[in-house]
Amino acid sequence: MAYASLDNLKLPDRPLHLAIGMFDGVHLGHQSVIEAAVNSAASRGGLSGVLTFWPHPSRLFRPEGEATRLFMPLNQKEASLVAMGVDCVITQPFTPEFAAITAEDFPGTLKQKLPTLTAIYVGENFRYGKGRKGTIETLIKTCRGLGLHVFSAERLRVDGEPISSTRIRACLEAGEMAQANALLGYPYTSTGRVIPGRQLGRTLGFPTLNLPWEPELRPRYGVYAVRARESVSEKWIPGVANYGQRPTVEREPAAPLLEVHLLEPVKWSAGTALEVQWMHFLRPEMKFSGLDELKARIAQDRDEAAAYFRRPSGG
Ligand SMILES: Cc1cc2nc3c(=O)[nH]c(=O)nc-3n(C[C@H](O)[C@H](O)[C@H](O)COP(=O)(O)O)c2cc1C
Ligand SMILES: Nc1ncnc2c1ncn2[C@@H]1O[C@H](COP(=O)(O)OP(=O)(O)OP(=O)(O)O)[C@@H](O)[C@H]1O
Repeated sequence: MAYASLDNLKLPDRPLHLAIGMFDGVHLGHQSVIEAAVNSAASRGGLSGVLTFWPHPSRLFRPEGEATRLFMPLNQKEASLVAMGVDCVITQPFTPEFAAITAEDFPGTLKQKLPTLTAIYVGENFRYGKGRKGTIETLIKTCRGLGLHVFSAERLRVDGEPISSTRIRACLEAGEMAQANALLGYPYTSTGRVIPGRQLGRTLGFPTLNLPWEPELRPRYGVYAVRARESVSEKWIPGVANYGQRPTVEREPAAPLLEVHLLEPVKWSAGTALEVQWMHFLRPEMKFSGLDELKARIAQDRDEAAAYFRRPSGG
């Protein structure tokens, strides 16, 4: 179940185990918080929930252009949470009124809007309330008075540094896809419906499935080894994809597209619901002086992607 706000909710009458946070990307650290809520709810006959927000709080406080850009679209975040076994996902609009709730009042406000609330799940670095004044210590203290349990997950690290959405954003912008995937705990994924291309790829000898992909924060434009599947089926097909604005063939800066050339024949076409996992960065997108040069380079990209998938750890 997905709900668009904390107001006027009608949840099943079972004790609610609620994880709270932005959860952009649902990375390994987020997963440990959410799994704790899901597992406790399951073992105690309760209901698991996630309270998340939209847009990012920094949209309210930072000047236009300097707000945090999210790399996971909201519908994808909701779908990932449901796939993890979360019973209800509440996406609270992050309005000035909501931001004005003080740390002192926040747990009480939650308990009032969610009368079945029994336990709150966060990470040890959780901050909340007006001015982000609330800490895990203040949360535990206030919740004790309200009869609410607080579970605080230890901060997970990779290579000695904490995992965070901020760290993953930096990897995506730099094209460090293998590292982004290690922090996420799963491959960075694009989903959507294939749109018709200009059929130029076919003339080039490299037909592509074109997926519009415009998250607030975009991965580095370039060529990647990817794998794709029709969302309904299970089998992953290896491929090579360009993400960017195609400066060789577009005169004006175009909307970014993920163009996937699969290494095995498929019958998919415009309208197909596609899921694409980004595995490995091969090179930046470039402006070639002509189609022959582009074609030769795509052939090289295809061979490099095929070699990637032949490696014992590839695919
Ligand atoms: C593996 C691969 C690499 C590509 N690299 C570039 C590139 O570096 N620069 C560029 O302008 N276009 C690049 N393209 C995009 C092609 O220009 C585009 O796929 C072609 O124009 C076909 O467009 P269509 O799908 O509209 O027919 C690449 C495409 C693929 C499949
Ligand atoms: N590495 C981690 N280990 C365990 N819990 C975490 C980790 N990172 C975040 N959390 C917890 O997950 C919830 C959501 O956190 P949030 O989305 O603000 O995290 P973040 O990844 O640090 O994001 P950002 O880098 O944008 O600040 C919070 O309760 C937070 O404490």
